[in-house]
Amino acid sequence: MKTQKRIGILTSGGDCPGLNAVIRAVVSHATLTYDWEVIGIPYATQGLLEQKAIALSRHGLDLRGIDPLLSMGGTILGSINKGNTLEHADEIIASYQALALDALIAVGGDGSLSILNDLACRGNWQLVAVPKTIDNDVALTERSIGFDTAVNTITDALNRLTFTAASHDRVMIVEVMGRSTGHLALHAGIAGGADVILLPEIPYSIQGVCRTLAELRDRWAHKFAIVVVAEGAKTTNEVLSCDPALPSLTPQCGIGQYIAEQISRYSTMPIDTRVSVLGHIQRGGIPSALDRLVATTFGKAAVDLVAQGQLRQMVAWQNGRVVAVPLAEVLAHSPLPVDPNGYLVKTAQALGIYVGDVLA
Ligand SMILES: Nc1ncnc2c1ncn2[C@@H]1O[C@H](COP(=O)(O)OP(=O)(O)O)[C@@H](O)[C@H]1O
Ligand SMILES: O=P(O)(O)OC[C@H]1O[C@](O)(COP(=O)(O)O)[C@@H](O)[C@@H]1O
Ligand SMILES: [Mg+2]
Repeated sequence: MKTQKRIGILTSGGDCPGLNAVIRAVVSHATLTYDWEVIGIPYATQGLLEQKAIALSRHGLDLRGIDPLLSMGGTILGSINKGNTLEHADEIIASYQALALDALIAVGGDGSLSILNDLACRGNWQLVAVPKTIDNDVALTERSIGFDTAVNTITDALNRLTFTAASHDRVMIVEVMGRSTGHLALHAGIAGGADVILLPEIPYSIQGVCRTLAELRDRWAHKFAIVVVAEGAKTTNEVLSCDPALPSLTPQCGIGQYIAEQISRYSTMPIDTRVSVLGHIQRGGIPSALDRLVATTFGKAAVDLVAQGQLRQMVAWQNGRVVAVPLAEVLAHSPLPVDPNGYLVKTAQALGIYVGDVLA
């Protein structure tokens, strides 16, 4: 039996490819299967605060029947990853009632979901979460929307850089995102054939990096190399990765530039380095087939959780299936680090890739 509901959907935190595919799935399933009304809240908690609502319909964005949402990057609802949410918590909590919501589906990463979970607990909202982030650092789910596309984007960049590196016998240092975790660097580094992968979870030494580069050259006549460095990578002696005294560094200290300076300083042979910072290119592009698939199944499952009246659950990908996990448990274990003794690290090491100084 159908029960009329009015549900909200918002996207929060850093954008990523696949967000629009979730919106499409939620609107389709909620309207076609359950006959509910779906409203989009623009700019996450900011839109809630301002009590903004956009009516969403299954074919609302179509042009002559062409549905752009499945393949469109970014989010049509807009997103924020900063703000003064805490100052306005009471007003935001009250907005849920004011907008006459029966449930809210929040697509976000660990930061946003933690903020929204607090608001939901205080306001007794029916909140269902969908994990998204190119960083893949949300716990209890093997996949978050956007990660696969970002890994593909980085891998493509590594392929391109490999041939120019080989042509000039250069060491290419490629700085990638990931905040405090190295999932992006590790996955793309392995897939893109990196020689060195530096992660926040496994401290590196510049001696280890230089030793690897020397061995490539001396043992294998491999005169070029690809070094992938996660933005949060750390050294073994736990000093800050970026040395602000170095003149060429920006105040934020690009870790890629820092590694290049360190290689020049400590390598026993002359090495020509170039640095590429992939930046927000990693968040752009059309979603991969896998991200569209995950987004679509997550959107459908989130609507079903609302129908079942489940409170504060997150949809998750586990063993090839979509399951529901308690949001509080997810947040207690997020951000999820790379396992330094996990199979991906061991695979990289087995192939001779330097991944930092892992303690046995
Ligand atoms: N809706 C929001 N309102 C205010 N601040 C936010 C919001 N979403 C995220 N943030 C903040 O932005 C920063 C980045 O959060 P992050 O972990 O990247 O979010 P997410 O993982 O959801 O993308 C954190 O400091 C977090 O508290
Ligand atoms: O958009 P901004 O503020 O530059 O954020 C950059 C950060 O967002 C990310 O791209 C994605 O992180 P979230 O998914 O947690 O938002 C990080 O990898 C990066 O450190
Ligand atoms: Mg995050």
